[in-house]
Amino acid sequence: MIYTAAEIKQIDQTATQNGMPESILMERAASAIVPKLPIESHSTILVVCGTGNNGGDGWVVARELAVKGHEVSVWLPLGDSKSEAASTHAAYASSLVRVIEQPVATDIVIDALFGVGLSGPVTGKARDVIEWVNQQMATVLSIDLPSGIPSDHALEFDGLAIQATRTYCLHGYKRTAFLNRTSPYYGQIERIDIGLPHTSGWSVLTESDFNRSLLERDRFSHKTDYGHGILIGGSRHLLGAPFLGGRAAIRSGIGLLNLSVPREASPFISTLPEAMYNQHTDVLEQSYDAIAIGPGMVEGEGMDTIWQQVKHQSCPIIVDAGALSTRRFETRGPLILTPHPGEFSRLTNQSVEEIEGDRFAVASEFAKQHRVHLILKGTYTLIVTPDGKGAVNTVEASALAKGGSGDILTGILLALWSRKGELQSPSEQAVLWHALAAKSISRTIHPASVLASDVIEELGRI
Ligand SMILES: NC(=O)C1=CN([C@@H]2O[C@H](COP(=O)(O)OP(=O)(O)OC[C@H]3O[C@@H](n4cnc5c(N)ncnc54)[C@H](O)[C@@H]3O)[C@@H](O)[C@H]2O)[C@H](O)CC1
Ligand SMILES: [K+]
Repeated sequence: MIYTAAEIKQIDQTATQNGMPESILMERAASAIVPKLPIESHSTILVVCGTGNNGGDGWVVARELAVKGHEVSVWLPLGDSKSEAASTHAAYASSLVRVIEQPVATDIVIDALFGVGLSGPVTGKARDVIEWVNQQMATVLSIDLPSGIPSDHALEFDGLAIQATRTYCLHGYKRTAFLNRTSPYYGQIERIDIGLPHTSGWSVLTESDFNRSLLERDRFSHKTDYGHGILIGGSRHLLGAPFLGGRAAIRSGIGLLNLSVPREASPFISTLPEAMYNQHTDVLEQSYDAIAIGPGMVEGEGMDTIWQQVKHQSCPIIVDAGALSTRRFETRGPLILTPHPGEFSRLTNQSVEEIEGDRFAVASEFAKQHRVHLILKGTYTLIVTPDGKGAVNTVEASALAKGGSGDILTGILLALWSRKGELQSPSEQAVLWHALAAKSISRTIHPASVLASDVIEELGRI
């Protein structure tokens, strides 16, 4: 459940038009947030309210805390509320709390300065307010967004925002919670339901979304029930990648695996005797349930000839690493592309900064335009379907920041896409499995020391 600022405003407006006033939404937000606040009975609290509806949420939170007996001060550094709903709440709440002119140091700061109404970098006095809050030793709890953080993208973000300890995201998460440049400001994130309908095209994947039945085997099943895939990879000087991908595919339960490797890879074949082998020059059979192409490959070395055969297959085709090219978008079956930001930059002609600053929009547009499944890798990998909708993986695993990780993901994808459409969201499951295995092995081996092969061995242990 991830929303843009425009979507939130639309949902809000529809609710208001249908008889659910903003003032009630603020009540709902506050009554859901207050019980979750990590506040001790003796904590001193400062609520910093802006002039919009985010400030209105702040006023109701301040009121509720005061009613519970906490010592609450409200600071209005930008002046009185401009919104009607917020002003109504401010009028009553100000009779219960202390409204102060000069900020004071407290144990807790509640940040209700800006929410989704912020446009562009913060201007004026609010800059000093944000700097003041960031100098405090207090626990900083932000409502909806850490003030100063834009909702949708980080393209114009100048680095000035409140550094929250925790952020309570109203209705849904905002995209910037999952961008490298802005996510650290959020601290821990928590979604707060305020009773509005959910219409988001983006979901958030956590550990609980992993389908553990992937690891089960039916007692009467046969190898053909789990799919037959081929992984085409390797080049004269990059010979390890297809073996990593192939081993990962087998560890991910594929029934039968062919590995197509260059002649120079022959000495390594004995390291993975479970696979069947082809050479790149062999004619491709028609009987695969899925094909993966690219790990360790380079342009030239027969790539075009191989692709001519691959593209006529009607099964799902996973294109990774060296095979990623705008010249290879035409396929008969589903096409799954797995670029990291550098590779995606080449596919889109956009800079890595433009991609990383606005991942959701760039990825969604691209998937729709080319009708592809896109896996845009990163700390928060995006998994996008050809309709432009998608999911973000939030299982973080720094051990994956290492050569070979992409090859493993391609192998897992091959295994799951080989299961003949039997699995829901094979790409999402593959990304989750990959991250969970890396996270799991990082508990016994330091992430810096984890080998790609260790992640593969962990696939069956999570
Ligand atoms: N559906 C929901 O989720 C609900 C969310 N609510 C809360 O309302 C805010 C959004 O409120 P809004 O009034 O639209 O805007 P803000 O409070 O975020 O701030 C607007 C305020 O900021 C000024 N401003 C804009 N850009 C800048 C800038 N670059 N520099 C300085 N100042 C700027 C602008 O002039 C306005 O005065 C949402 O986040 C939730 O917290 C509601 O409670 C209802 C339901
Ligand atoms: K805020």
